[in-house]
Amino acid sequence: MDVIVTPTPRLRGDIQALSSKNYTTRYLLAAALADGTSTIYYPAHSEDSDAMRRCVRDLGAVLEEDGEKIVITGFGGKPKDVRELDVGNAGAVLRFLMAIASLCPNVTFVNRYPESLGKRPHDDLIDALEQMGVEIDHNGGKLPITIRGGKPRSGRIRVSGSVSSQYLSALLFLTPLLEGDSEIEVVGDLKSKVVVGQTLEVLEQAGIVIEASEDLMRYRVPGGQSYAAKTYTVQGDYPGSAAVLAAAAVTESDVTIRGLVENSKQGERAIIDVLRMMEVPLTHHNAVVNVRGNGKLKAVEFDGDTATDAVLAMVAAAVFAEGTSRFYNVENLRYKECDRITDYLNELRKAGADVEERQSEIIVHGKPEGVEGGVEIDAHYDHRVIMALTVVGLRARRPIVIRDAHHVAKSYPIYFDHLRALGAQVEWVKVES
Ligand SMILES: O=C(O)C1=C[C@@H](OP(=O)(O)O)[C@@H](O)[C@H](O)C1
Ligand SMILES: C=C(OP(=O)(O)O)C(=O)O
Repeated sequence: MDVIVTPTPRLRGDIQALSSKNYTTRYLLAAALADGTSTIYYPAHSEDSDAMRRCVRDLGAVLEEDGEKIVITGFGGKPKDVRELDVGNAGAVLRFLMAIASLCPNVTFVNRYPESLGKRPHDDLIDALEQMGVEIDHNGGKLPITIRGGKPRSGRIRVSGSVSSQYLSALLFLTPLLEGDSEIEVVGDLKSKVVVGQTLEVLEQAGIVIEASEDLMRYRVPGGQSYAAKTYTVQGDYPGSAAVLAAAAVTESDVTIRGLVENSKQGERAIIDVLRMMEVPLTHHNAVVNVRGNGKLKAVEFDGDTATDAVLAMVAAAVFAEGTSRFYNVENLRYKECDRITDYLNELRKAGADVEERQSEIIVHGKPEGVEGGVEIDAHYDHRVIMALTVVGLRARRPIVIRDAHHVAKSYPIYFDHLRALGAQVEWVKVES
């Protein structure tokens, strides 16, 4: 399905933030790894969170769901001997479950998105699991991947974090279940470090004890632990909301989003600070954000690694700012659903934006006068590209068509419903090919 985004000068209204994808995947996993029954209130509904639901069920968890909660009876440290898992296009779900699959004798992760997840690298996690005695068949570090585990060894594990934090998070979920103690050392750099804070928070809530160094580069994980069955409540999602907030920032608006707690460990809460730096009028109290955009924005300089999944939305806002913005330390955007530097900037240029790329930077020469639009955009299988290009389309001179916009459902299936509720002219159309 495609979406036509028609320029919309004004947005008004009040929406509830969707539930956090990253907390939902983590709580589902922690609940599945527990002996006993856990409850998760307000879990996210999206392709990625559904992928985690499907896989933990395949691994032996029992899930019952109603409109507000999931009740999960876990399989403890003993997943079922499953032969195949399908994670869809979900990177975090794949990496976390590659680690857990090493408790099983023989599991193959299939390659359902060869043009997206199928191109993403997993070598650093493969290397770490091999240090633990797990045998792995893979296609040059990529899917399909077969894990032949059983009894992974504890002890000293070195893992690189220079491509993704998800490899480290995966090991942090696995190692407490091993017989002996583990010491994990992160070598090289650790990208998206803030997300590891979310992993540690969830593990602590699940009763798992881990000693982490202050810089998050070293961990002591006692073995023989078990995950406790708990009740969890999922907070609102900053990465998805960042796109809606950017849309409000580039239009004349009075937009309220509820359910975004101020003290969240999601790095993408920085969207609030970045929009403030851009002089967008907004308030944030008691988990309610209100943006009263006047269409005027100032350029910013920002370390994008602190808010990885909100950078594309920030860049979309910067397209209309006065001056030149720079988003630095963002190289790992290249290893996401698409190359979120080269591919994304190509689509922005098509729409009329003036952008430049470096290996680890995005530079935006703002155009307060707006961009031309009137083009077809390729989604590159990437929900965040779709959301960000929609923001640009709202302030273009002519409508844009986003091809294959249904991939927005990876994290935010109701994105266009939310925008429509705020008055945006966005419309689904059937593909003619
Ligand atoms: O751990 C997680 O749930 C995630 C970590 C981040 O990935 P990287 O660590 O690869 O940057 C983030 O971009 C992704 O959406 C979710
Ligand atoms: C990169 C993302 O997710 P993942 O790595 O889990 O596929 C994302 O949600 O933007």
